[in-house]
Amino acid sequence: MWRGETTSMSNQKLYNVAVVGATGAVGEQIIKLLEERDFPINRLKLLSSARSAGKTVVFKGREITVEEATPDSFEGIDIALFSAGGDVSKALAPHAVERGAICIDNTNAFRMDTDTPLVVPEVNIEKANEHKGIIANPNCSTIQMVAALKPLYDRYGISRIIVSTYQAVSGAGSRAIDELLRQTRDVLDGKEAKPEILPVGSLPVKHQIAFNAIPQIDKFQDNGYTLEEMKMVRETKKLWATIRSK
Ligand SMILES: NC(=O)C1=CN([C@@H]2O[C@H](COP(=O)(O)OP(=O)(O)OC[C@H]3O[C@@H](n4cnc5c(N)ncnc54)[C@H](OP(=O)(O)O)[C@@H]3O)[C@@H](O)[C@H]2O)C=CC1
Ligand SMILES: N[C@@H](CC(=O)OP(=O)(O)O)C(=O)O
Repeated sequence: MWRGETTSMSNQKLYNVAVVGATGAVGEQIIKLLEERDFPINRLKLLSSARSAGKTVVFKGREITVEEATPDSFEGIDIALFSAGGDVSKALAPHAVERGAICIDNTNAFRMDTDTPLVVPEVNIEKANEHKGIIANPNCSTIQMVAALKPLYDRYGISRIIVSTYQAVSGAGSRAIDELLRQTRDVLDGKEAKPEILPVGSLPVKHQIAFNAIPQIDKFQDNGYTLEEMKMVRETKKLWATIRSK
């Protein structure tokens, strides 16, 4: 399945890897981890929107220029790591698959698709082998929760899960992190803290995050739960079904 043909001096396969959303809060961490873990990379392509194209990022001491992500960006790519939001994944991952890349998607674009395995390595890594080009990972809260629950489930079984999460501002992206910093400075300087991002970019009402906790992540759904809460419910059920059917 893997297309990595190039080999290193030690005969290890090397892969052409693309990071989509490379300039974001998640993308930055992905790049850091690829470096820290010495992932066997032949060529690393860093992709963003046109806004960040031309910026440079240092990887293993070498400057890499960020490029705008387009369908042709995935020509010759073996592994594409997506974290640029669901709309970007929906628009570009099919083009990457068409060009032979395996996409690891961090967004919610394909998580509930029946054709897309939803994988947390500590829980159901074997599901990854069933991919048709895209492997999704769950919402960040779901990942942490199921990783902790799996050994308990194996040993004791679980009949019900009651969940409360307390999530960092970073979950809302780099603009939200900047807003927290800006508001914190403003509050400490005795100025008004202007909220522009949280709880959800697309909603008109915004709340201050500095020195505050906002009891809402993402939009409320018709059933009264927020999308974040429903993601945890649905994704956990999908994952758990794979464990039960083992
Ligand atoms: N599964 C998980 O555990 C988690 C997944 N996520 C997912 O990752 C996504 C990114 O999160 P985060 O890094 O915090 O967000 P940020 O807002 O910090 O970063 C967004 C990134 O996406 C890029 N981007 C935006 N629009 C486009 C476009 N049209 N084409 C290509 N690239 C684009 C941005 O590039 P530019 O600099 O040009 O704007 C930037 O690199 C989230 O939307 C979410 O789907 C997030 C948290 C946890
Ligand atoms: N839970 C995160 C973000 C996240 O994980 O989003 P997604 O489900 O799109 O990966 C937040 O604080 O907003």
